Amino acid sequence: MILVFGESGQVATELKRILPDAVFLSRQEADLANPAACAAAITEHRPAAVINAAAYTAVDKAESDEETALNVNATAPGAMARAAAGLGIPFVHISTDYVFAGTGEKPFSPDDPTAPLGAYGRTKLAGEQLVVRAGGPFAVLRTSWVFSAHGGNFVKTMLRLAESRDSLTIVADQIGGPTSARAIALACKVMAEQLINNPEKSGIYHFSGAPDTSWADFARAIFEMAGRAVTVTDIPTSDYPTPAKRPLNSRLDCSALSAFGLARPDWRADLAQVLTELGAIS
Ligand SMILES: NC(=O)C1=CN([C@@H]2O[C@H](COP(=O)(O)OP(=O)(O)OC[C@H]3O[C@@H](n4cnc5c(N)ncnc54)[C@H](OP(=O)(O)O)[C@@H]3O)[C@@H](O)[C@H]2O)C=CC1
Ligand SMILES: Cc1cn([C@H]2C[C@H](O)[C@@H](COP(=O)(O)OP(=O)(O)O[C@H]3O[C@@H](C)C(=O)[C@@H](O)[C@H]3O)O2)c(=O)[nH]c1=O
Ligand SMILES: [Mg+2]
Repeated sequence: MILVFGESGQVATELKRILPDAVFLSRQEADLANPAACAAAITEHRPAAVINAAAYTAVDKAESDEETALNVNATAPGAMARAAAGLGIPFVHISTDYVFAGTGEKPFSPDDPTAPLGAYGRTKLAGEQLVVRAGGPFAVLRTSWVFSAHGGNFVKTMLRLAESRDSLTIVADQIGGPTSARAIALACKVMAEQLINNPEKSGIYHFSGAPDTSWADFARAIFEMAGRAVTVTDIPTSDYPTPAKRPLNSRLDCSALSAFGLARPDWRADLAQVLTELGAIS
């Protein structure tokens, strides 16, 4: 049995579809603000592997609430990973492109230097480090720009704005890979299953949708596929002030994932599937 932390999030919802026999712990059942309780849940359930799909993902809010974000994104995953290590079972943890400063234009490799620009990225990086140091079999899967038919994400924001707007200004100088929650869920499942017999595959891996694009071009693709007449104008990040600073270069070098037989998913195909699921295209 696989134990999953998170039940209602984008990735957790997709994990539910492909892991019908897994046990999913909601915030009510295991609150990551209480790290000891989360570690105890692992010891009690005695699963074959653990996937952590819960996190504090409100990037701007984290700037003024870093203590909560640190507990949820770092202290709890650390305690959970140590509990999993104690049982000798794999711990699969999801992290983010926001651990990088985003300088340059080269895709980041898993061992490139990290330097988060904001509180969310700092807490996610701290979580990665605690998972690595827990001493058991593990995978840290860094992904980016997650979208799905469930929960909050850029695709759903764009569709909502299309109801009331016929033009939008969207940042065009942040470049990254939109990644479907469905593809991430499948990658987590594959990694958890392979790590059970192949703990030597433990490590930090990158996984993002291809091809790399800008938020502005991603928005254009959404409106085009959904048949919405919204004009998108490119703007620089400096024209879209937010509490948290975001990396300009979010390109991730995902080549190491071939160790698990995984390759970058095509976000256009996944976007078509999500828009169909949302009833935005037929
Ligand atoms: N969203 C994105 O664009 C990206 C996400 N990631 C990472 O991917 C992973 C999955 O993200 P995603 O599915 O998008 O996240 P969502 O924001 O969709 O969901 C987050 C989940 O975490 C749960 N959660 C939050 N706080 C707590 C808590 N204190 N105790 C228990 N559960 C809690 C939420 O529960 P509830 O519904 O009860 O609030 C929710 O189920 C995360 O590790 C995230 O950092 C990485 C790159 C990009
Ligand atoms: C709504 C809107 C957004 N934007 C910009 C702001 C931002 O730079 C970009 C995307 O907006 P979001 O609010 O989705 O960005 P954000 O919440 O920062 O998304 C991030 O979430 C965390 C959890 C991650 O780990 C990252 O990989 C990334 O997906 O679009 C515009 O330029 N115009 C707009 O009208
Ligand atoms: Mg449950």
